Amino acid sequence: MKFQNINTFLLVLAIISVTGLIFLGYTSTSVGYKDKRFCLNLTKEHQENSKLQLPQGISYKQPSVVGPDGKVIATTPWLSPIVWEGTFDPFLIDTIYKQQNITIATTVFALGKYTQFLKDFLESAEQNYFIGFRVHYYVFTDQPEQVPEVKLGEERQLTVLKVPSSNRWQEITLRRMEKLEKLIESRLVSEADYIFSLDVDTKFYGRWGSESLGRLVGVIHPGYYQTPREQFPYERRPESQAFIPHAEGDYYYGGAVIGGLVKDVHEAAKTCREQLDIDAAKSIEAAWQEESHLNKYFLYNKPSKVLSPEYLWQDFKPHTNEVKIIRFSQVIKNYAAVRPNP
Ligand SMILES: CC(=O)N[C@H]1[C@@H](OP(=O)(O)OP(=O)(O)OC[C@H]2O[C@@H](n3ccc(=O)[nH]c3=O)[C@H](O)[C@@H]2O)O[C@H](CO)[C@H](O)[C@@H]1O
Ligand SMILES: [Mn+2]
Repeated sequence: MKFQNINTFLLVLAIISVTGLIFLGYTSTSVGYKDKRFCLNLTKEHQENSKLQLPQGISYKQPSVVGPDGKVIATTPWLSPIVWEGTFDPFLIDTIYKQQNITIATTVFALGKYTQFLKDFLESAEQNYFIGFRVHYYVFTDQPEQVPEVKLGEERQLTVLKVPSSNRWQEITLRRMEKLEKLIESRLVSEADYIFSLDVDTKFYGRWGSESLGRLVGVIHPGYYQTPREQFPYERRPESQAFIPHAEGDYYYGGAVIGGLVKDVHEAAKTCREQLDIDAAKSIEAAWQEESHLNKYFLYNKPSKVLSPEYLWQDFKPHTNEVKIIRFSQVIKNYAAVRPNP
């Protein structure tokens, strides 16, 4: 009887313990599950907002820009959009971005004879570039008196910033990174949300709007979108900080366009400037100056949005089937006549 009582007691105790353990197990797994979901949410958000970094030396297939069927490809293999006509609704996307009340800073450099390109650049931008948005142009020049009077639309303004002249075009173009870095630090952190830095020897021929906005934005150079990457004009000397081995590369990005959130463009410009400085200290100048360093940066820090060659064409280049609309294009220039040196 006594034993029986003890047995019953032990049995009840055992049942209570097992139930308790099951309950604990259940609650802890459910807590664990919730935690995991929480982590999952965090990770997703984190991924969307954070850098898309790739370690060096990873091998993978070169992504295509145009498929074997001749159709354009609208995503990168790391799932960033490649912006082509037909992949977005201009009205819808502008309406969404207009809610955000954003300012788009746009830097452009016009030194020496390149001031002659400002008029067409600005006038065509006023017809096509971020129409209906707050745009602030920052014109860097060595001759402020040469900046033309262009009638700007509502909520659009222009600031002229004087910089020293240079007698080497290579120096002018590569120094843009440092100027961009410093302008962001001194002003743009508080004056803008997004920034684009654009070549001035260009014209807008079609809409360039909020579809181009993203955390970090690059443009596919019109001259190389069907070129095997081993033939890209990347910097190939290992001594340069811009060096990219033949087996690596996604796209050949044009130096004429760099854009994105102020913070992310700052990081890109600062890194390129630092790499340019290291090269300069060793008396090395990359094959295509800051464009080479930008290509290296974009290879290991993937853009979150890639603009198709619609956003960077060349006037002398014949139209092709895949490019349905030319939005921004390099004008034909007589290099010997406009550059300070060969
Ligand atoms: C289409 C494209 O991707 N172009 C790139 C390409 O050649 P580009 O032939 O387009 O270079 P470029 O002569 O247009 O120079 C780039 C920019 O620097 C400025 N500038 C240049 C010279 C001068 O005397 N005054 C002046 O203001 C101006 O803003 C010009 O748009 O390679 C350059 C670096 O080598 C830049 O990366 C360019 O962006
Ligand atoms: Mn140019």
